[in-house]
Amino acid sequence: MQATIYKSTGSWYVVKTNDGEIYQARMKGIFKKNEDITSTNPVAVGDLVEIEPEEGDAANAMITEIGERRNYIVRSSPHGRLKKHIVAANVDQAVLICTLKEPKTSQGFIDRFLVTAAAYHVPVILIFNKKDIYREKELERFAELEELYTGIGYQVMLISAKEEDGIDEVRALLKDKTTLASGHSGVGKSSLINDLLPGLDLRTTAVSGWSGKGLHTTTSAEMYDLPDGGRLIDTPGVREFGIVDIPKAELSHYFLEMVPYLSECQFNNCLHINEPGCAVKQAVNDGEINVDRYVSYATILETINEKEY
Ligand SMILES: Nc1nc2c(ncn2[C@@H]2O[C@H](COP(=O)(O)OP(=O)(O)OP(=O)(O)O)[C@@H](O)[C@H]2O)c(=O)[nH]1
Ligand SMILES: [Zn+2]
Repeated sequence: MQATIYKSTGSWYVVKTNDGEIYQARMKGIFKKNEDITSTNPVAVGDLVEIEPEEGDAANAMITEIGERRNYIVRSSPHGRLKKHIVAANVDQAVLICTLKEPKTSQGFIDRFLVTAAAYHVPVILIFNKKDIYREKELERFAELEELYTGIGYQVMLISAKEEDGIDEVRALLKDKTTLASGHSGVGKSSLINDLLPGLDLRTTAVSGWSGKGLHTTTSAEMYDLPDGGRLIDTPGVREFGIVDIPKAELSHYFLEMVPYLSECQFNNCLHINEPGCAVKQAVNDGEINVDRYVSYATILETINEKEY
C-alpha cells in the first residue's frame, strides 16, 4: 500500500498510509544497494513509498518501493563535502524563518537558501520572526529587505511567534500545501511550529548566553499534518545549505533578478565577475540589481568546487 515518509531516523522511518495508519518501516536491503551513491539517505521525509506490513506485527512494515520524486531539497552531508543529504522530497514550497535580532540572520544565509530552493523550483516565503523586539533600526532593515525580496518575486512576512502576531496569515499560506520549514537555530522555528500545531509542544530553547547563538535542539526532519489541511516539514536548524548541485555557470540562473540580463552579456559563458561587456555588472552599477545580492552571488560562486561535477 502507498504511504508517505513522515520521519526518518536513519534506518527506521515513520510512515503514514493514505488511510492515516502509522507504521514504523524499514527499507528492504536490496534498495539500499541500489541507492544513489552520492546521497547519504535513500529515502527522505515527504517521499512516497510502497509498504508491506509485516506479518504478525501490526506496527511494522517494509518499504518495498520508492516513488519518483517531484522535487527535493538537499544540503551537503556532514559526512563529506561531495555527498549530499536529501532534506525533504515532494515539497510545494519552503518557508525560511529569519530574524533581524537574537540571532540576526545574515543576508548571505538567506541568499544561499534561495539559490538552493530556486535550483529545485521550490517557491520560498521569507518569514521574519521576533517582530516584538525590533526597534527602529530593525524595522528599517526589514522594510529594505521586504522591498528587495518582494521585488525579486519572493513573499515576505513579519511575525512574532511569541506574541502570535501574523500567525493567521502564515496559516493561510500553508493551507493544503506541503511546506518545508527551515531556519538557523534560534530564530524561533519551534515556537512558530508550536503556534501552528497546538498540542504538539516542540521543545523550544532559550537563545544561549551572550553569543546570541541558538542551541541546536532539533535533530532530524519530521513532517506534521496541519489542522486546516496541508503538511509542514520541520528540518533541523540548518546552518548551511550546500550548493552541491549547481555548476558555476548556472548559479546566476538562480538569482532570479539576474536572469533577464544573462543573454545580454558579451560572452555566453560569462560568470559576471571579471568579464568585459557583462550586463549583470552593468545592472549592478546602474542600481538595477542590488549590490548585496551581487556580493552574495560572488561569494557563493567562490565556494562552488567545479571538481564536484
Ligand atoms: N522575542 C521573541 N522571542 C522569540 C520569538 N520566537 C521565539 N523566540 C525565542 O527565541 C528562542 C529560540 O526559539 P526556538 O523556537 O527554540 O527556536 P528554533 O529556531 O526552533 O531553534 P532550534 O530549536 O535551536 O532549532 C526562544 O528563547 C524563544 O522563546 C518571538 O517571536 N519573539
Ligand atoms: Zn556577465
